[in-house]
Amino acid sequence: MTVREPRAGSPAEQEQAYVAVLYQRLDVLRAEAADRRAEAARDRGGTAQARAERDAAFARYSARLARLEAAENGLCFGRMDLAGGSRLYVGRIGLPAPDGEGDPLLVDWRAPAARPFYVATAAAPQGVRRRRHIVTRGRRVVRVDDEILDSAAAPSGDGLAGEAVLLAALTAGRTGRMRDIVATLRAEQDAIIRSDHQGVLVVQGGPGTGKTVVALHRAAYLLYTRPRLAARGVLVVGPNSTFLTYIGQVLPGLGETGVVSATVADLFPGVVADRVEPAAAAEIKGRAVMAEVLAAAVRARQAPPGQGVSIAFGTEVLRLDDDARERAAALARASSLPHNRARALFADAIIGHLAHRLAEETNRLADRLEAEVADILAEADIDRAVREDLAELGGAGQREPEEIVGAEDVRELRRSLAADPGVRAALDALWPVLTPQRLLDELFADPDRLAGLAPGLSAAERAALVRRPGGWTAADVPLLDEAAELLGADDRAAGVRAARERARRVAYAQEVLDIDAGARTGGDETAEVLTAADLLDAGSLADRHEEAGGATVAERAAADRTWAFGHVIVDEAQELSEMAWRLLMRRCPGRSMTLVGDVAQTSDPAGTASWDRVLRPRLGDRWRLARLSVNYRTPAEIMDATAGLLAELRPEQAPPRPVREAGVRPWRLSVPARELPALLARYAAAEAALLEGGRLAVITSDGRAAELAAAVPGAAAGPHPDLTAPVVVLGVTQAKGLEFDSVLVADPAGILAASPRGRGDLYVAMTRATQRLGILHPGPAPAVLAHAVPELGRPAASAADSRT
Ligand SMILES: Nc1ncnc2c1ncn2[C@@H]1O[C@H](COP(=O)(O)OP(=O)(O)OP(=O)(O)O)[C@@H](O)[C@H]1O
Repeated sequence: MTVREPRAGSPAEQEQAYVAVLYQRLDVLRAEAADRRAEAARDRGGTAQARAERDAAFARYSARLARLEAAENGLCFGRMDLAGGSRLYVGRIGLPAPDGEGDPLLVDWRAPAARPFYVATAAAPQGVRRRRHIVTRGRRVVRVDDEILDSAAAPSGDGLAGEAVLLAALTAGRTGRMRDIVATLRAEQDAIIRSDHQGVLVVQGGPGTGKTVVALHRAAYLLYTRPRLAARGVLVVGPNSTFLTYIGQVLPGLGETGVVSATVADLFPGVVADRVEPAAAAEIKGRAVMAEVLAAAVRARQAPPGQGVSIAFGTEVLRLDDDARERAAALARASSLPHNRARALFADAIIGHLAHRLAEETNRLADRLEAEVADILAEADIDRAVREDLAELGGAGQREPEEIVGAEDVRELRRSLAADPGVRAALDALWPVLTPQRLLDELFADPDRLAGLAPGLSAAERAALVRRPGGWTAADVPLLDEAAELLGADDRAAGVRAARERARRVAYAQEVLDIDAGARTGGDETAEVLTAADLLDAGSLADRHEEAGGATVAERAAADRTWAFGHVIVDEAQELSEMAWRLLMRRCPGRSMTLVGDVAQTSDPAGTASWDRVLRPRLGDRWRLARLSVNYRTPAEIMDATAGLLAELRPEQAPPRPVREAGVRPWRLSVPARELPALLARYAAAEAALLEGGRLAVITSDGRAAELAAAVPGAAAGPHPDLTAPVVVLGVTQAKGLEFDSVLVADPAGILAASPRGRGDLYVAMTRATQRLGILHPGPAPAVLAHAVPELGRPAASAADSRT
């Protein structure tokens, strides 16, 4: 695309000169950061401390460079002319003056000084006389847009209204990737982003009100203003992987990398939740009662009656009575340690009991022997000297029974018992070391066990949970996490894992050294070139990487189930089940969270229709609710078409106010059921042709997505669809949080029927469009659409007929 030169002497041309200075400064800073990073890479530092400092410097300059690179597009987007006569330029990052003194060349959008750019109004100008939006393409200024906030200031600019930059952003063709909005943030959004609330902040807003984009900008703001947060990282939780791909560019684009993006299903390291299960089973697994079921399942594995009554010890068989078993279990439970860690207490108590029992028996035996010997001696006339010898060996009346098997003997007995395979097997049966996976597999595979442990569920509900082991579903992940908490770490397993992990790191380090040596010597082993391999062996390289925190915060956090994040952002938070909430609260013990969602869009049967219901039990009233009320995505015509649906869903909720009209009315068309695929292909082609490079989505029920995708030639589809493709076919669950220039909803009745929350799903599907919406319904229209959306005149009419 060619870029028109601004008019000579125009405000755009004046700004071009300043913007060029900013880019020069950016280039200088980048070159400096690159030099320092290269210097750190070259430095071979001798002591461990020097190496650690070198690695830290390398990481610091890499991060700085990434930040400076990310600022390339739209480096500067605003200017404020202040009442005192000074000016402040606002941009994606701050650029200090070259001498380090005086006013900065550019103020970071997150700095307090930049705030008036977003919130100043004519009524409350906050010391700003003029706000100038500077629109750039590449490094060229293509337009400026002025708003005069102080009537004393002379009008200026190229005549565009103050909202023009926002409207241009809103109507621009979609790309399949979410963009940042630093240049056009609105005051109500800015207030949420900069909220100084330290605890849980809930952002409720209808479709398209900017909840997602605001949450992401809040993450960037918090990382900027609370540098310590970066050390713990920020977790962004989204509803599915398609959504995470869609938003994946926003934070890196703002120069922020200390962020882990994940679905709840990704949050149990080592488990890939790709098993599919009926929605009914997932809903049951999401209920809070499952925490009780799991606690009962763990308890049932602790010294169950009937286990370990007879314990093989060498050639003997020891009997363990119920009382001793119960006492040991009570002692272990009273510690409140998780199951696997409490096992040591239980085992110790059992072994102690057995050792004492053995000692007592030995002593009793010795007593008996002694008595028998005494009787014999009394009866027989044995020589006095023999009697004295016997007495020395422990004769009658000389010692207490304990002295025969003394304290040291008991200790030795305990050691023998603890090492004995028979005793160990009995302890394993009595109090097994359990993994979360084993606990769940054994629970769900056994209807009788389930019946005993989940009396609160109906027989039908329990039957829905029964399944064979083999893979995990998304709804299993919070249960695995809950089980992991109840069980505690199994140190032995952790030790094996750590050893395996170190072996992996060493193997990798060896590969690095081999490649390095090969690269430097060109494969010539005799070449006189010093390589890293000459200085380090693979083991120390692996350790050094670990020591220096070679992994980023995000990598370490993602690999550690028990990582406590500094802040957690949850998008589409209304979809989370009770069990998922429990998992997330554990990930954020500091309870610094931003939760965004819309309780009218809930589609997951395990999700919630009330923030209060979810949060009060966990936080009391220690959470704050903020609302977003303006719809930036969906034009007025489409919002009108969804009014009936919203009224049925949430009668008390006012629809978000659209900022614009698209000039195109949504349409619907009744089609014969059998012809839906063919007609859909035809209408999709017609819509795509109208978009001139924009994006079209066909949205249908999850169950029909594959079938209808096959009918639309060239459409992206499947579990990880390419959202940048011109046409994509999605199940409604996948479409959550996304947006497209045009949307075709196929088979709305199917969406309504597929789930108890079908109306919420249809509302989601219809509100994904930024410009155009068409609906193809087999047979008559669902009642909620019949009057709300006008029907196209002719079944095979061109989509272009829908223009008003
Ligand atoms: N201030 C703004 N400037 C420019 N674009 C904006 C602004 N606010 C929101 N938008 C745009 O509006 C669209 C909707 O935003 P977003 O997806 O964050 O809404 P949402 O509330 O999460 O929607 P939903 O709940 O329907 O998924 C996005 O394209 C976003 O970039």
